[in-house]
Amino acid sequence: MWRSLLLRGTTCLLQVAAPRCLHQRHFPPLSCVRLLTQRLLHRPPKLLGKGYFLAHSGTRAYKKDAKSTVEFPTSPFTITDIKHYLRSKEILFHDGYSCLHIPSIFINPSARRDTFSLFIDKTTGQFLCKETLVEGSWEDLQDCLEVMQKEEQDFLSPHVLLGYPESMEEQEERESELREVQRIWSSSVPLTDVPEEEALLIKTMFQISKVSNATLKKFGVRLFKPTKSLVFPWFGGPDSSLKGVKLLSAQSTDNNKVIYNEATVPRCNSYYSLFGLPLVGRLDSEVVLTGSELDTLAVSQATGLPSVALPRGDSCLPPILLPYLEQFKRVTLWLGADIRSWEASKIYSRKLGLKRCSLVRPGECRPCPVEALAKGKNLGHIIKSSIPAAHKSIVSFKQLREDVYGELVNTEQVAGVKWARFPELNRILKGHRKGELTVFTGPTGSGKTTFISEVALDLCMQGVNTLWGSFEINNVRLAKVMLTQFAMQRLEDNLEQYDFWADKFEELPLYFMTFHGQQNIKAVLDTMQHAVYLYDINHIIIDNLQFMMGLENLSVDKFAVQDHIIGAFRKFATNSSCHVTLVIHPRKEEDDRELQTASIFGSAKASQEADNVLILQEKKLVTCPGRRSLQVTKNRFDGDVGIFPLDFLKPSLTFATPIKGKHKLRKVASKMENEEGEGKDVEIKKVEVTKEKAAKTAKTPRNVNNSATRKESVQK
Ligand SMILES: Nc1ncnc2c1ncn2[C@@H]1O[C@H](COP(=O)(O)OP(=O)(O)OP(=O)(O)O)[C@@H](O)[C@H]1O
Repeated sequence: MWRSLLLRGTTCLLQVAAPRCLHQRHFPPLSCVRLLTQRLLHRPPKLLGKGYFLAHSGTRAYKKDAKSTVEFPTSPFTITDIKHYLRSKEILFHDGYSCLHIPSIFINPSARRDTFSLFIDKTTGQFLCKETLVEGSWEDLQDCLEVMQKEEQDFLSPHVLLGYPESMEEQEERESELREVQRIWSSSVPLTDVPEEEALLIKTMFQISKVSNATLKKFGVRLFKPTKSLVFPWFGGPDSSLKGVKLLSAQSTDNNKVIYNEATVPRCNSYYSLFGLPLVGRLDSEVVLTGSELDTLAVSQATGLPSVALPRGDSCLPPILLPYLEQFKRVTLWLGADIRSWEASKIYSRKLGLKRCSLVRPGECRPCPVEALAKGKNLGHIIKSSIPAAHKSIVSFKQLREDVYGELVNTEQVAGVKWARFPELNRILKGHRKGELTVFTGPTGSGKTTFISEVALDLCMQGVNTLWGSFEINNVRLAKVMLTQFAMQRLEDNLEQYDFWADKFEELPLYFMTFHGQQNIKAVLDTMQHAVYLYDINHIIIDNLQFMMGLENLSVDKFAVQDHIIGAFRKFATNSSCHVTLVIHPRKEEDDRELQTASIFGSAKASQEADNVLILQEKKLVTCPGRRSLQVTKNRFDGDVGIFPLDFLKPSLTFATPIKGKHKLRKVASKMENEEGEGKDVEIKKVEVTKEKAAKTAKTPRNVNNSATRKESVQK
């Protein structure tokens, strides 16, 4: 059911940056495949709304067409439909773990090296020919098959598709990236060629002293001397050419821990390397999937087992990599040593097919592979004792025992990701956890979108894969707010900095649904499900429920409809291990009354289903915007509730907790400039210092001195 649901929502997502079609760099964008096939077939495009075409084809025009609103496809398909279609065309297929395998239609049958080299993702219908690297949607594939049949051909040459070049800009970008890859690769040296003393230092720095030169050589690890970074190559494609590089640097901290930093060329959202893959034999049936290149070195050396590393560790498993893992009957996931990697391995095993997966549970005696090697542990034994991912619906405490222990010893990690900008939220909620439902409300126009945007951005900047469903304001406006919050300044006044911040912003794992206004809940849920599958989304924000439902126009029982939808989101959050934040307007309250949990529009269902209830409180003032506070009225995790004040910084659209004591009413003297010696004129006034004023003061040290002088003089 999970799969059939996913098959539907393919077209309603935008990423903040256009994910580039990596595999088919030498081929046209998929829209061109469709154009070609449609042209050949002389028939009008099916299913194509304006935006659908772009989004469906996967990628390239997003940057320029960020505003495109994409309609939900009208004819969703299931895996049964795909199989039925293939049978109707008399195409043989092999039913794999995550994909169906068919003979590639892009290779002359007489030249096929592998009989079943075209993979169709069972969940999305997306296809990839591993030999030619042509990829596309299920519809693209259908079109190609129709063309072949109509023209009575055995295969389609991928070169025919080359008639549709990339844009100049894309071509230049691709070429400059490739030059950069080559430059880094050629100016780095094999780590094994580095003089022994220097190599030892490097190995110590990266904590890989036990990794042998033979292993480093086998995997082609190099050293980029200018930054003392290790260089891991990405070889791919039919010619196993160098497609990219990952640079890893290491820095030791005071407490003897090592912090690793990595950078990739091309950038991470199009870096699809499975490090170690070229060393896997065609007949290998077992693999250990790790979260880092160093871990793969360790596993390979210690066990001799085939091992590959995911390009972005435990943050995502892009489905485009699944065809490369189809050959394995057994996949052991050993992604790291913390709760986050453990949770990720459980989620990935669903994509890979539960039955063939087993998971290494993190624990004291099971650190990450490279650490296990350094500590002289038996890695083979750890892998053998991994636990099957497929679990029964009924379990005993014996099976839960280790999970419970894990939660007890890792309380900080279990509490979730901490906010960097909202320490008070950490204090009350402890963190942001997967699988929870947060309901957020606040008076109309009080800043709900602005606040929740920053809260979500904060998490996204820490690697929480985020999907926005903004039904009220369009994505361009929302992205503008977020970019301003990201840059923490008014970019309108600093346009020369736009590209700098936009480039950094593009790197965030941030996606937007292209819905706007009233939407069918099923379409929204399908899209969410699809996004979770494609991008391993951990946090979805629905802003806001009333707009999504189009409540104004509802003639039936609004409350019943809302309850049904809230129930569906609750179920989704739990089943998909994805945090859902629902913005819900309050019912109409008297202006001067504070909101409460019961003020949330609708029945009590919202607050009952929610794990967390957050209220943006606004204290109404007649002359200026009222002061805002954030109140947590429900916290299912540990029950702590509370309220804290928020200061709004208009230029950066950010909120901050005021520095302690700053909000207290303070006595200052007026006419301070000439107060000395004129004590009789001194008049005592109450002044509330705003954050903006405080910020200005902080910027001009002279003022600070002045205020100090003032204080002194008042005290005198
Ligand atoms: N604390 C604040 N003080 C003053 N202005 C604010 C504050 N927070 C947000 N704003 C501004 O108020 C406007 C409305 O903000 P926003 O759209 O976030 O409110 P909202 O509560 O989501 O609105 P709605 O009820 O229509 O959904 C924006 O221009 C925003 O910059």
